[in-house]
Amino acid sequence: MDRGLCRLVGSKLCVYTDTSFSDGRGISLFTTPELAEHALALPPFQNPDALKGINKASGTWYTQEIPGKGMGMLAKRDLQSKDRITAHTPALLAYLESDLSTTEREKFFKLAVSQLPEETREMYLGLATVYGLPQVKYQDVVKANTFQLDIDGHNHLAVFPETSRMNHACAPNAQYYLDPTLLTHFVHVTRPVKEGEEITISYTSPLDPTHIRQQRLSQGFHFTCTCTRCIDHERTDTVLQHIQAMQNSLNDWSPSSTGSPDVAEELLDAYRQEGLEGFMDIPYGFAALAYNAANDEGMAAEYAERAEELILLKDGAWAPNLRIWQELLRDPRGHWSYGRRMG
Ligand SMILES: C[S@@+](CC[C@H](N)C(=O)[O-])C[C@H]1O[C@@H](n2cnc3c(N)ncnc32)[C@H](O)[C@@H]1O
Repeated sequence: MDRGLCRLVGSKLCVYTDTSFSDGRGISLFTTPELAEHALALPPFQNPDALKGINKASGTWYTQEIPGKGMGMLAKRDLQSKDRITAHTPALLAYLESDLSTTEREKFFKLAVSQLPEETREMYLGLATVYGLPQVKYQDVVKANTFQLDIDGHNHLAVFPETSRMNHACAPNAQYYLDPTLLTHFVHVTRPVKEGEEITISYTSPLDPTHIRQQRLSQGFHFTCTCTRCIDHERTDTVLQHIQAMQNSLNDWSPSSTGSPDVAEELLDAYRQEGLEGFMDIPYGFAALAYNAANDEGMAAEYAERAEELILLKDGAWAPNLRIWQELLRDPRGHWSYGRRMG
């Protein structure tokens, strides 16, 4: 970290740039001195091997103009579920504040980006914007491409230039998570993808009703989604209501509950038919419990394993809900759900 590049912002926030970070990719942080110190103590700054395999070309994708969507990311070859697509650190990490004026914030974002190595800076400046106004270009890139990354319990806006080329779909074929210890954004495919097919993630919950998804995409990213789930919104919303009803029934542990392995299998089918493979930790979990409640510990373990696998792709290895399925897998018969619906 080149302390010579530190500039004080008021009394609270600083711009820090490390041009040698990750073999010269570089990284800029706009944050408090304390949080910058915390980030500096993380493995990517301390151990040269921590980012092994990260920020490397995976050979799985290329970018291309997609009609009506700007640039997009496409599969370079056929991909299997769980294949890794990208793993990258951010070019810019900025403390999520609302105290600065737009003009002040722009000045510091510009400083942070201009201090990056040329290749990384050019990638940042080539990214999509929402408003297209040159006077707020640096914030505009953040607006169109931001993810949130936690540093010591504080939300930071993070721009990952390569990953930013992934467009949104309400039935995405990829899922992402952020690793706050490695400061890395990981993306994996969640169903088979054909060579030349677009790789997509969801910018909003695909389980929300269509008008809510549309509202979030339009307010957050200024586009109208034209995927089949949005076009066919009446059918989609009816399926979503049915999904909710099945989940309510599986979640009901009273003696009159209609939850059963059959309902769980129907729920799994509904997720698959909607193209929601990347969100199936929920129905896999319900299926694990429903089978265990029917004394079928074999099927319960199979679904608990699938729930675990998907949580790893969707939330990462530290996700608190991983423990729920690990607990069931350790001892299905000793689990609270075992035999619970056997009367
Ligand atoms: C993170 S960028 C994705 C890559 C972008 N298309 C590009 O050219 O770099 C987000 C922007 O892409 C566009 N976009 C993403 N998904 C879209 C979709 N499903 N339909 C239309 N535009 C989309 C919107 O303009 C959005 O603000």
